[in-house]
Amino acid sequence: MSDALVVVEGLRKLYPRGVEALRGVSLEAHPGELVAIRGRSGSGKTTLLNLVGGLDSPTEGTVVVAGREVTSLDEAGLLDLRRDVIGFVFQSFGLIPVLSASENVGVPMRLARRDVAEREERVRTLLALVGLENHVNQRPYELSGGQRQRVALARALANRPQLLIADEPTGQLDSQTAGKIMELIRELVRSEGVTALVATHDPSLIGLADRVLELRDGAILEESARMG
Ligand SMILES: Nc1ncnc2c1ncn2[C@@H]1O[C@H](COP(=O)(O)OP(=O)(O)OP(=O)(O)O)[C@@H](O)[C@H]1O
Repeated sequence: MSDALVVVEGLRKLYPRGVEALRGVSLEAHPGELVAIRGRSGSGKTTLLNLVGGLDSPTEGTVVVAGREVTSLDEAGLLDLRRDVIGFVFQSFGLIPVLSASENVGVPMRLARRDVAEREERVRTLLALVGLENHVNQRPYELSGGQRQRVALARALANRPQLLIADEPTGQLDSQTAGKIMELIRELVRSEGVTALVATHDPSLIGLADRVLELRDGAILEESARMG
């Protein structure tokens, strides 16, 4: 058996009106690996990440994450998977506007019914890890874009997921801020021992990734060598 954390086999996705967004994609990601997925707009990156994370279902093919066959889980199984196994980060941050930074980070732990002391400790640790120890009580609108994405990263890691899925995490950031967020992702993948799949156009992450997969028109085009 493979020791891969993520095993994707023969994934096809047909959207209505005949758009074939993925045309038989297979890939593996191993524990602790940072895998960048690049490809121009419309190449299928978001579709692929949504299928791996159980946010959508494929037309054909299978996805296994941490030994769970995502593509055959029912709604309850998908909820457990998204709460316990996978952390998500999106381009648009997705923070809850009325909650402070620390409350946003605490949400997944509330959903997982972690006790208050454990939750508060983990929130403090994570906000320090992303460099926001002095911003814990600020709401999203009082934070910069880069700071918002730091909160989103801390939230994604709250329940110690085995897999981090990030879809264009720097898409709304200027290039300097983007570079810092990418370095932070690299550090967090190391310090938290998480596996990450990151869709990006950003050259700064491509250089930091262990592996780079290129999607073109719904198929994986090339896999560049591990960068060490
Ligand atoms: N819900 C949908 N219904 C129909 N077609 C869709 C839908 N979502 C995506 N597509 C199409 O599927 C293809 C792949 O889209 P996808 O969003 O996965 O690409 P992407 O590489 O993430 O693009 P971007 O970098 O612009 O986010 C595109 O041709 C897109 O127009």
